[in-house]
Amino acid sequence: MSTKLPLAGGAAVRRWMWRTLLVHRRHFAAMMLLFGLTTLVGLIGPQILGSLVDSVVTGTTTGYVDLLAAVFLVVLVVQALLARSARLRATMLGEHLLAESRESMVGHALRLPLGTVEAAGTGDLLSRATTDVDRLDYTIRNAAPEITTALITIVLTGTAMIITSPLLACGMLIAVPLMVFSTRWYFPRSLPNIEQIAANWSDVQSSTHESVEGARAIAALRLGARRRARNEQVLGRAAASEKRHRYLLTVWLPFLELSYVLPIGAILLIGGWAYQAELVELGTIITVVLYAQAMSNPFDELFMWLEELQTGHTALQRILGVREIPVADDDASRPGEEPGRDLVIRDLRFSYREDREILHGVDLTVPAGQRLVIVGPSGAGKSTLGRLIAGISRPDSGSVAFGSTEITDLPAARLRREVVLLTQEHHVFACSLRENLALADGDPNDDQLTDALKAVGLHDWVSALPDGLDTVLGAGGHPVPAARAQQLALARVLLADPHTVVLDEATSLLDNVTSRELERALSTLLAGRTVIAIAHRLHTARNADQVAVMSDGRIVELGSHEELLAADGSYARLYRVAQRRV
Ligand SMILES: Nc1ncnc2c1ncn2[C@@H]1O[C@H](COP(=O)(O)OP(=O)(O)OP(=O)(O)O)[C@@H](O)[C@H]1O
Repeated sequence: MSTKLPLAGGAAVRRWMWRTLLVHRRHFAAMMLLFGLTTLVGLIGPQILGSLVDSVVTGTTTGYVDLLAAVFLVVLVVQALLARSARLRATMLGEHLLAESRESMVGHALRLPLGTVEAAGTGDLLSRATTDVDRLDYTIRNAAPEITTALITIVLTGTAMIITSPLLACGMLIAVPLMVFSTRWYFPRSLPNIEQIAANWSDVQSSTHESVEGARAIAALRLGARRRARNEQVLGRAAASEKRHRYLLTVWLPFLELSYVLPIGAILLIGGWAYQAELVELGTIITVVLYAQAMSNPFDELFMWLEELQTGHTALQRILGVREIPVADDDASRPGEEPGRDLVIRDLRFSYREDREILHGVDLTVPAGQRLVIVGPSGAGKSTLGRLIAGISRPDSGSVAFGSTEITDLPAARLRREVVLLTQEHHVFACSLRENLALADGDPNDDQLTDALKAVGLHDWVSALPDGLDTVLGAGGHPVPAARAQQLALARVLLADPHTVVLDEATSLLDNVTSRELERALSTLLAGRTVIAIAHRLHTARNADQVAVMSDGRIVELGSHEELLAADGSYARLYRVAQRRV
């Protein structure tokens, strides 16, 4: 099972570029026109300087020299104004495209199956949404205008050179083999390496992100040295691919440098001979040499931006790759059968990694409105089963269905209305209490919010908040202790109003008394809904309709609390141990 997020293929990248070009064709055309004009105006300078030298050699008046100098100045001002407005357009277009690609990627990423994101590691997704979008932004904003400017400059300068003196222009030909052969050597080697660099830096980001997220666990278990070793390993890989990139550049760049200088020498040699043979004027040689020199800059720009395009291309492949991951169909309005409400699990098998199956064929039926408690030793697969019931992970084989409707066939918006998983990990978003609760579907009014908060025992806590429902919580706001966050999450579930709730140790952070109180309140509030409760505390199992005992990825006992006690199996043993502890 590949856990990496995919890369888009070359065809998908080309399709994106064409579509973007078509949609923004007017902006592109205006931007290119302005860059073209800037370049054209820039070519007038060398012509003026060439005529100045010729007229000084053949003799002229000061008035004529002053006139040429004034025209030269005007040309410079016009060129600067055109360049400014071309850059402004390029920046505006770049920002537009950047916003579009970032929004569409984040929109898609938020709809990705959680299992896919977890398997790939959030670092990869983060690096695509930040580093790669920034890289693409840089390329879009600069590469198209710079490459266009460079190409127009090269074509026009070359034409001007040929018109000025076809004989001297022949000196440029010496650059062709150097450029062609070195570039054909460089690009096929550097593109795969640039893809590798992006993947390696994404691993660095993932590893750093994990270390920061798990800082407490690392400190508690004294895993610092191991984490450092892991970080050094991924950094080492990133450094090695960067080194290879530098090496490739050190081979390619000297050939390019040579290809800019050699033509000037060639033109001077041909020019020296042609001047003696009275085939060209001195001014003509100077104009052509100035043109040749003026060409080295755009050639340099062209190659550097072609090189940069590879980075942009890789970034685009990574960004578009996220969009290629199928997301659950979100169209809640799609006509279809209402799913049944009985939970039916048949021969369910699941593994996180190919070589290690976690669930080995689970069969279970929970009629609508019943309460099932799942108990069992740590690592038995209880949470994994809970994730599959909530549609977060997809079965390898077998089925999880409401009635006859497979959970994985339900559109995402619909699935959220059918079943909600509540775990012990809760996130309090940095926004008001009202907004934190409104994250559940719908737009609950204040009375509904207050009822939900009362139901989970948060009424007193909320009354003491400085701004009531408008108090800003989370990072930078009012602190929310872990147990309160757990109660808030329960309130969200009540507001989301699903018919099936999976509680994975959802009250584990509360003390015994509060937990019992909350569980009593919840059993009234959740009455009529199907509740699958994964529990460590066995007292919760006493009031359940069914208790499932899991061991090593299988359900080994199933029945009511009394039936299982009477059977005197592993549940009875666990229960007796728990009773002795109380
Ligand atoms: N994201 C994951 N990637 C790989 N293996 C995992 C992942 N999550 C759980 N596992 C493995 O799957 C097995 C079952 O884990 P699971 O969390 O489902 O058990 P559990 O019965 O809920 O345990 P606990 O009571 O400790 O939470 C364990 O061996 C665990 O190491």
